[in-house]
Amino acid sequence: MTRPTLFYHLHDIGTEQALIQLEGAKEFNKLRSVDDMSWLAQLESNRIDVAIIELPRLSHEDYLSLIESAAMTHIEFIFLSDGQPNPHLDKLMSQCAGYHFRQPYDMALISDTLAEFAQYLVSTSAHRPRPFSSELDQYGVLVGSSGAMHKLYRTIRRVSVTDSNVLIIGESGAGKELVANTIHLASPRVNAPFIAINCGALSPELVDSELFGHVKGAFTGANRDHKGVFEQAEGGTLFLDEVTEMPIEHQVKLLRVLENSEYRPVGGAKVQLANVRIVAATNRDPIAAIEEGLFREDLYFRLAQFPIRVPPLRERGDDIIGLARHFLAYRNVAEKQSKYFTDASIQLISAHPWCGNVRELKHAIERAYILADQEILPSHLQLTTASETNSLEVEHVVIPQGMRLDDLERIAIYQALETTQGNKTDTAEQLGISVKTLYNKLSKYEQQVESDEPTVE
Ligand SMILES: Nc1ncnc2c1ncn2[C@@H]1O[C@H](COP(=O)(O)OP(=O)(O)OP(=O)(O)O)[C@@H](O)[C@H]1O
Repeated sequence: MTRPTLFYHLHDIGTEQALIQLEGAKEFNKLRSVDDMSWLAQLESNRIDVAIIELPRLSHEDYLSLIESAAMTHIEFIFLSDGQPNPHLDKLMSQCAGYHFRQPYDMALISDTLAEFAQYLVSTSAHRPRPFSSELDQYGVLVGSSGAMHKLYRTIRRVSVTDSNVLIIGESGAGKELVANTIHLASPRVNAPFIAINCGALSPELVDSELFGHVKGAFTGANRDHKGVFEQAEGGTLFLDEVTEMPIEHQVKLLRVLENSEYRPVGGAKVQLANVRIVAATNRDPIAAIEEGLFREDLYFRLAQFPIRVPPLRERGDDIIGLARHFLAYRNVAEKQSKYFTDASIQLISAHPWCGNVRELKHAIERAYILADQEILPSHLQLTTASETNSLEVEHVVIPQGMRLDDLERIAIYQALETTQGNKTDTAEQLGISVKTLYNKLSKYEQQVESDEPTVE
């Protein structure tokens, strides 16, 4: 059981002595503010549970910084003042920012307040980690501390320094694109572009142009030169996602460029040389796809110089809960909230099969976050297995008050993805939209969520 931390920023030495010796302060580790850094910056950069701040005055700037700070969402504040009217402090108090004691301080009351905080913090810390911090290890853009993930990190480290083509194999939503991204980040090509294309979403008429580019006037509508993905990724990494979904008659185009590194833009006279590292991914068993006639064997051998298997989420043990808390923590910090899972929700998350892997988990947390006020209950997670959802008869849908149309659309898409176990063609069909529209919407949502997450420089 960890001891909570009490931070104090006080001006009067006598008050400081009296406060730290209070009975109610005994349960805390104590951290005194230092002079050469703003107290707010110190609060934000340490793991603080309770802060006692003595404010002879609170300026408008202090007030704005404090109200905007992530510290407001998870630190219990006790403000001490000399009692002179301070409209900014009054404003803070009206937003339930904490307790405000005026001089002469009632030390017995402050002691009781601290004791109450300590009791709450100690009793909850054992089973409820802080809702605004993640405890998982990270390598590149991948997050996870399980043995399976550490093994994956070691493999990525080994392969990233080479120039071998890599084929990433793993279930839908397991993180193949993040693996590809991490390979690029850990490779000597890191300062050149990482370009990702989804081979399943290439329009048949434009495959050549999307891969190799075209020159102005090459076909009707080609009003100017267009760079294909091989040229865009020059010097860097080209990620061919869902490579087995590319129509087999088009796969030969990839094979040719992989064989001799040469390609020619549509309508162009000049052959160009590609200097790109190819990382491809599939959520099919590639050998089975070859046997079914969906994947060219010669292309497989070219791509799979180094195959990497991404473990499904169910093989990652405690990372399931760790990732749920990780996603929640990032949302909490971004939204300045401190929503948390109840014990029943944690049990439900542990027991769920997560066939849609990390994507399904991330979406479930996202949805629950939108639906919950403070406590995330099992009902907010809306976890149903695919068979249950298929047989569900929806009599009426209850839409929480104040929900935005954007959020409703997002929930509908996530839910459809779950029922189809991540199959985007089936999902698009179920929703009555094109596969391309679905890809665009998903990439928009993922960018929105990921902009709140850490990136690796
Ligand atoms: N280890 C991880 N840490 C953090 N986020 C992850 C991890 N793995 C996956 N995700 C998140 O899950 C979602 C799906 O990941 P990603 O697109 O990489 O999966 P995928 O295997 O490429 O899926 P698909 O086969 O459907 O293309 C993304 O939002 C990604 O950020």
